[in-house]
Parts: sequence; C-alpha cells; structure tokens
Amino acid sequence: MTRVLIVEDRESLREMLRDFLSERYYVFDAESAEEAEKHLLHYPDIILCDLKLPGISGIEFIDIVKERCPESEIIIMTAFGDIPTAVEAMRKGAFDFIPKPLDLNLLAVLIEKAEKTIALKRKIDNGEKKFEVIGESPIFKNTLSIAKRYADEDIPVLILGESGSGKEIIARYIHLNSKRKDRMFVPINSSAIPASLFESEIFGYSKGAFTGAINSKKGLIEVAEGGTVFFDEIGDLPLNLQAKILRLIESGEYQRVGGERFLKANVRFLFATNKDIKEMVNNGTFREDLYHRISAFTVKVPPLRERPEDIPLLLNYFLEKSQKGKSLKIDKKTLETLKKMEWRGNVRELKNLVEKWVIFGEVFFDRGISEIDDNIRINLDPDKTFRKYQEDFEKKILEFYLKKHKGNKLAMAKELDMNYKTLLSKLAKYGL
Ligand SMILES: Nc1ncnc2c1ncn2[C@@H]1O[C@H](COP(=O)(O)OP(=O)(O)OP(=O)(O)O)[C@@H](O)[C@H]1O
Repeated sequence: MTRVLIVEDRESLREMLRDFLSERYYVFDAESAEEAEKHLLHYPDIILCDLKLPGISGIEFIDIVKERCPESEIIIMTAFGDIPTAVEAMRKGAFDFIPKPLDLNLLAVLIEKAEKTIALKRKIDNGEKKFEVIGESPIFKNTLSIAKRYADEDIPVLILGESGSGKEIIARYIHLNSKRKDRMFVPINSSAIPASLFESEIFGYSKGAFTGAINSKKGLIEVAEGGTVFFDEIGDLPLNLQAKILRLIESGEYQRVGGERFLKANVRFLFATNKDIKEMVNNGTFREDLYHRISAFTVKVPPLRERPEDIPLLLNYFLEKSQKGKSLKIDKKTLETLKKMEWRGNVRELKNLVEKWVIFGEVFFDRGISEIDDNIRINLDPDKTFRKYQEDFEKKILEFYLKKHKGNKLAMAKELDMNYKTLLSKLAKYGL
C-alpha cells in the first residue's frame, strides 16, 4: 500500500486530508517538518507538504527528504499566487505543487501520477539488476576476458570505445566480477554535472558551507563507500576538475566542501571516454599526469560494425526485453542489411531501433487494426537516419488512415486521437 505523509500545521486541513486519503492509502501526518523528519524512518512514498510551516519550511524540508529518502516524491501545497516559491520547490526536486484552497480532484490526480512515477522508477531499478552482457564474437569475448582479468585487482581501468558501444556495461561487468561486487556501483557522468556543482556532488558538503547548506550532505564518493565509482566521459571534464580527480585517485583523500576533516575514500575507480584523450594531452586539453594515472590498464570496446555476428544476438535480446510476448519476425534479408549497417550509434542505436519497432507495433495492436501490418513495411537502408525512418513511418500511417476515412480528416484525427491542427500540418508536410 502506498504510504502518504501529510505535513500541514493547520489541524483542520490535516484532518480533512487524512480522512480523504485514508480510504486508499496508508496515511500518517505531522504538524511540522521537525515532526515529519521522524516519520522519514518509515520511508513514505509520497509526501504532501505545506510550504509555510513553523520552524523548518517546506522548501528546506525538500532538501532533508532528498537526502534521507531520495525515492519519495514530494507534492507541495502552496498559497494561491505564491508561484515563484512553488517553482523554487520544483527546482529543488519536488514532484509537483498544488495551490490552496485545495481542489481534491486535482490532488487525487497528482497523487496517482506520483504513484505511477514511483512504480516506473522501481521497475527500471529492478530491470537494471538483471544484468546481462550480450556478445559471442571473438573480438567481444576478448574484451570481456581482459575486463575480467582487471576486475580482480583494485586498479583504475580506462574503458575506451565509441559512443553507445557498451563502455558502461563493461564497467558494470568489471564491478560485478570484483571483490566489491556486493557494494554500490556509482556511475558519474562527468559532462552532465555542472562544473559549479561538481565538487559538492562528488565530495559532499558540510553544514553551512554555503547559503542553503542547512545540513551536511554526502558526496557520491562517500555514497559509493566500499564499491566502485565509474567516471564516464572523463574526456569532457574541465582542466581544473581534472586536477581534483587526480588528487583524489593519488591520495584517496578528500574534503567535503566547507569541511575541515580529511576523509579517506575506499572505492575503486573506473573511467571511460569516447575521445582520443592522448591527442587531448598533446593539445593541452587533458592533463598528462592524469592520463598516465588512469591509462595504465585499458579495455577497448569494439564498435558494433566490427562484430556483426553479435547483431542477431543483441536484436533477439532487446526484442525479448521490450516486446512483451508479441512476436516480430525478422527475415533473412533484413538481417543481412542490418549486419551491413554502419551503426555509428553502436549498440544503443540498435536498441533504440528495436524499441521503436515494438512501439509502432503496439500502436497497431492497441487499435486492433492488424490489417495495417500488411500495409506498412520498414524498408531498411544503411544510409537512412533514424529521423528519416520515423518520417517514412509517419507518412505511411497517415496515408493509410486517409484512405481508410476516404479523406475525412476530422474522422481521421478522432480515430488517431490527434489534434486536428497537428494533423493538418503533418498532412501538408508530407504533401498528402
Ligand atoms: N553487450 C551488450 N549487451 C547488452 N546490452 C548492451 C551491450 N552493450 C551495450 N548495451 C546496451 O546499449 C546501451 C548503450 O550502452 P552503454 O551505455 O554501456 O554505452 P557507452 O559506450 O557507455 O555509451 P556512451 O559513450 O554514450 O556513454 C545501453 O542501454 C546498454 O545496456
């Protein structure tokens, strides 16, 4: 049963909410953020929190929740017109906000939406736990055997390969074959964290380190304690941050932002890049000392075009994972074409292609129009971009429905559950 925590200082409103929600949810409540903090031990799924509270405010409480119960979703209740603060709450990670006086129908909808989001996140988490590395080609097997050899030693490893070739998969494989396998694997996308936040994200900060640091916060290095930290896209890290990472790997010591004590990291470091960082050293955009420190042991992940034998295996694997029992036949000719493609986006491109295939299939199944299967075929072409595939598909679908409804665009829009104006502009785009 979904657990909902209500944080509201007005008793009458708190009681009304409790009555309203108790029918469907396991509800507990608190009249202040201080009191609510104690309830965090029970890991509420959804927190319905007033913005203006005595003592710790709703905004400050979001930070506490994000640190202690990062899986919970927070819906903020705000006085009518206080949109800027509500926006700030969203920026801090609140799920949504609802103005007061409360519209209970809207509240029910928001809670359902939050429930769905939580369910989806858990499904993804669980899905990730079922870890499989697919590939039987000699060249890929060789990559795996090198990775396995390095896994046992607690050494930094640099994983090289084109975008989407499976560098993160190899990093997880190393972690899962190492003695740290029962501890966390923490991937850090070096280019996705803004430089200004990088230090506090990686090393954490202590209370009062800067305005807004009302509590101390663990950095990702501390979160990964005992496990493996994987710095992805290390080639995108700015020079000043490269110096900090070098110090961290060399001494294992670091300080939280605003902290006095030195902390000792007990983690294994893995790195990956799709850039030629040796060349970056030559042109001065990557530190030479860091390069030498991380590149003594490297694993190269071959691009997909160099191992076409793996394509059918990967195709079956992704199909099985995503099509939920619906069959999608791939004829020999199509398979041969797939094997000859360049796959600049590597395994990720193949995975995306399969997902789109299945999704389009599902649209047809949902509408119960099996005849459409015979009308729409994918013509695979090595030179076609993914966008072009999508456009071809769209055009074919529109042609089919246009014919079916004998040109009646209103009826067509209705059946496709599509905005009429969007339909008109799409028809014009494809000259239909
Ligand atoms: N051998 C494999 N077996 C199963 N799935 C794979 C394999 N290789 C890659 N994938 C899947 O393909 C996608 C891309 O892989 P991954 O993220 O590891 O690539 P990457 O090289 O780290 O990409 P980027 O350079 O963009 O960081 C992921 O969804 C991953 O699960």
